[in-house]
Amino acid sequence: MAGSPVAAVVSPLGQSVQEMSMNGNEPPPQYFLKENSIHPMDSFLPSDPIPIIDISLLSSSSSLSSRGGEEEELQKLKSALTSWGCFQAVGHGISSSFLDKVREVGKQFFALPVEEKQKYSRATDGIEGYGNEPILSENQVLDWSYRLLLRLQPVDQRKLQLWPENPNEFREVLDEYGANVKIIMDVLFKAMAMSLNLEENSFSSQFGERAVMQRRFNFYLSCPRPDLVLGFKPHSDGSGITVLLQNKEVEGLQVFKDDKWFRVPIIPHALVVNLGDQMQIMSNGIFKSAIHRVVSNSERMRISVAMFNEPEPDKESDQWMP
Ligand SMILES: O=C(O)CCC(=O)C(=O)O
Ligand SMILES: [Fe+2]
Repeated sequence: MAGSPVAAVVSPLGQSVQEMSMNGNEPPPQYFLKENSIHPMDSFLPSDPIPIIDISLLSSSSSLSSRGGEEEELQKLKSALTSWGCFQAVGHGISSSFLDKVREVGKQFFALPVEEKQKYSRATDGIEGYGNEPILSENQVLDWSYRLLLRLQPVDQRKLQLWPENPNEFREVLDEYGANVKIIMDVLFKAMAMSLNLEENSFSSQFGERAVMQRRFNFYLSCPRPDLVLGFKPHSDGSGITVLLQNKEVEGLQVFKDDKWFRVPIIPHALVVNLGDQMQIMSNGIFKSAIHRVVSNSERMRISVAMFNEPEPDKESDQWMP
């Protein structure tokens, strides 16, 4: 994504998304998909499903020579990342009850009165905090959603004034979740390198001592026109990888492949892993970053939590040369 925000719009068109959603108001045209876009309802369940990878099999492979049964899982990982750019991760070691807790604190935060949430609002020129998407151009098609983006690492760069204190477990739960996801990311970076027959730290070493980790809560409200309005427009993540906790009941995420949009089915205890642009570059384009979008839903709200990791901003990456 290029450019800097031209305006922070809480209520660009008189009413906020939250008000329009609650009142069942027709969204204004600024939210309508461009005419040449693929219709939100034009999506498929892939006949060859989005791969499911067991992380516990990958983490046992600590060196190239000790590979055994995990070889198959490494090949599955490579194939997932070269074709889809994403997969569903199981065997990740985080309990289902803790994943529910992460979803729950997000839900509780969003249920707070608007004035309370606005205490954590994103500044006009910032990216962290609570609000709608940053507006980068006048013609931007708007997303029917709110976000809360927070930087977790490096720890000394945390803007704690933007971290909700209500519900009171929010910070603690998200800290613990961040630590758990970091472990998964470390395992994945090693496995990705090994799947390409590279030294296991080839990718992780390029992120630097002060690698960045951010998390984003996405809050998608019910929308009376899911046929015209998206919750999150098509994009690829700028991250190395993204670990995404989906809603347990409300589907919405779709991935673009072979000129079609495919639905990402809900597997309640799984985490969706999307390859981001940074890893596409570092793998010389062998791994593909996933282009994805989120459709809206006319009846139900959906919440997701994405964790992104990025190289330390000033670190130069050595692209791997085959
Ligand atoms: O809500 C989702 O399922 C996807 C969110 C997403 O793509 C993002 O936060 O970058
Ligand atoms: Fe994304």
